[in-house]
Amino acid sequence: MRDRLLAAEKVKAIDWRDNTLYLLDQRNLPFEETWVACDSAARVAEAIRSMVVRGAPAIGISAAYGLVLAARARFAAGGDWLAALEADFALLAESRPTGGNLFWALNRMRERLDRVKDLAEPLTALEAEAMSIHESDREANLTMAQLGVDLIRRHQGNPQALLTHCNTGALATGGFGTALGVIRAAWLEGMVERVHVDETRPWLQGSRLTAWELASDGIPVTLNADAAAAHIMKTKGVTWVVVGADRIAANGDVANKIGTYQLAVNAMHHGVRFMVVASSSTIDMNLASGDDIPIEERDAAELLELAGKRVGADVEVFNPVFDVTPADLIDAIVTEKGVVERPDAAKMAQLMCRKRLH
Ligand SMILES: CSC[C@@H](O)[C@@H](O)C(=O)COP(=O)(O)O
Repeated sequence: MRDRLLAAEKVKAIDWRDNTLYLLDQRNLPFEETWVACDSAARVAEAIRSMVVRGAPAIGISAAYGLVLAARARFAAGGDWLAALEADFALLAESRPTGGNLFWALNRMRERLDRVKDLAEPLTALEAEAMSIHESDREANLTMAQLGVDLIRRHQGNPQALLTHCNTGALATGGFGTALGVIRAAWLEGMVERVHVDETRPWLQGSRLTAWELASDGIPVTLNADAAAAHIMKTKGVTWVVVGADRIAANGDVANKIGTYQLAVNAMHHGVRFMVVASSSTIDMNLASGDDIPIEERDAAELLELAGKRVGADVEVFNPVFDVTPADLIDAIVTEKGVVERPDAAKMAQLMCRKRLH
């Protein structure tokens, strides 16, 4: 299946070339395909904050390249460049708070830096580390796609209707996608009749990005308002909800795009299975439970305005952009190290001791 998945890779959102990070500007999709060139850590941090690039894995990869840009600039400036680089680590780490891949990628860059900082030329090694983070995410996507398909096949006949939330495809990752990777692979295997896509208010990752990715692949897709999800589970024969994750705690609680938690509650009520697909770089074993995951709150304008036009009344706004789904509502967490069914702390600890399967 791997070769078929590789052949199906089309969209690319992150491009590192000529010492510059090029990011496909996701704020303008699906109508305009424009790229933002980042030549400094500050520009990368701003691109993450303003959602030029989004999706936990893509944010982590971008931050790693951002650190390469920072190291180049600090090294060239001379003096105590390692001390100066700490400001860039902090700037990138502050860009978005919830996704675990950002901190994981910066930690990997720091570990590599510690090993090479005394070399006459440490920059090549840092660039190689960022490229390896990028490539390993791509590989993890392929492995997870196969494992997710196997899981669906084990549990149910075909073809089937799936429901997804937010965007977890090529735009959100370094490769084929996490949850959307599983869905795209299941389609290639002839296992999908239709994919129901939540619009994903307020930023519309579902209607603008996921619907676009699925339609470009020729996959039958139906867009729905987030509030229609329970009704769809009840009436449209949905067998699996398949979503990604921004951070997974040590007990298997999952932070993902706001609205995921209510999908899981509804899935349990309707006997629909609930699958989370995320690489091990999203799992944060330092956080005992989902209560410890910081939840990003974004600007009130995201709710009060539509396409730049004011639509909401002048009231206080609460705009958390992620929520936490408790582990006991999750049927399976699919990672590149394997699948954890009915996750709990002991199973997550066992998973993290395993090697990657690719
Ligand atoms: C492979 S992407 C997984 C998650 O990052 C995704 O589901 C999500 O919630 C993205 O949120 P976003 O705010 O668009 O960055």
